[in-house]
Amino acid sequence: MTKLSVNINKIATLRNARGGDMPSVTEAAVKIQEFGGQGITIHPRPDERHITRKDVYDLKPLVTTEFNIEGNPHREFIDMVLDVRPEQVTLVPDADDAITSNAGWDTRKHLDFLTEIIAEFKNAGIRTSIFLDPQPELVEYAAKTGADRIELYTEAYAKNYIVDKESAIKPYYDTAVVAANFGLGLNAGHDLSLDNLKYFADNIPNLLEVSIGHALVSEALYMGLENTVQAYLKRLAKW
Ligand SMILES: CC(=O)[C@@H](O)[C@H](O)COP(=O)(O)O
Ligand SMILES: NCC(=O)COP(=O)(O)O
Repeated sequence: MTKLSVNINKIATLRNARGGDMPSVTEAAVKIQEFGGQGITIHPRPDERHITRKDVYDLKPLVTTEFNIEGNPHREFIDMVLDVRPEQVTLVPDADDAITSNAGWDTRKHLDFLTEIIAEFKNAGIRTSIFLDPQPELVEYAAKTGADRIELYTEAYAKNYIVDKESAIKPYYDTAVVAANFGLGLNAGHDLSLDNLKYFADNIPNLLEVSIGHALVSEALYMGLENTVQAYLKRLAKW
């Protein structure tokens, strides 16, 4: 079964536009879980453009499914995650000023750095995942870091899906097979949507979790949050 973890960054983006608490990030997280969401993902960025440090702490007791915190492992981020102890941390090598995440790790180049940080999280009992482009040759080094999982960065899939879905998925399938051979769990995310999710989930073996935010929150404007979460769950259902 592939779990749906809903990324609520964009709820915070909307809230921050007025500085109050509407829409409430915590209420959204509670509702999403009531509607069937199997996890909550957040990606607190250093400039707090959406999720704030306070949100991270406010959400912790309310996430009863699986709490996944994504981010670039600067010292401040590491210490916060060690303090909050979510079920999973996803390491993303994004520049502070990047508009959104735009690349996976070069696991060969950053092997020592990642190995050290992953050991810290593992010692605290936090599952670790490394954001990765669909490049099978990087998987071996991801495994060497001691990470539990990789998260496939799916922006290229989403872009190419509308042109040629078979060639769009090929590098992801190849990377997924290598990950399984190295005993790594598999997550995926970025620009997944109601349009492109089913084909991805149907064709990628051993997909444990997808984290979806931008499209899901946008679609919820038209369909409502409950209907949208349900629609995503249907895309992931195997029957
Ligand atoms: C790692 C990843 O692909 C997502 O977390 C993405 O970074 C979302 O972040 P934004 O909502 O800031 O675009
Ligand atoms: N890890 C990917 C994620 O959490 C959500 O990405 P997106 O759906 O907002 O592009």
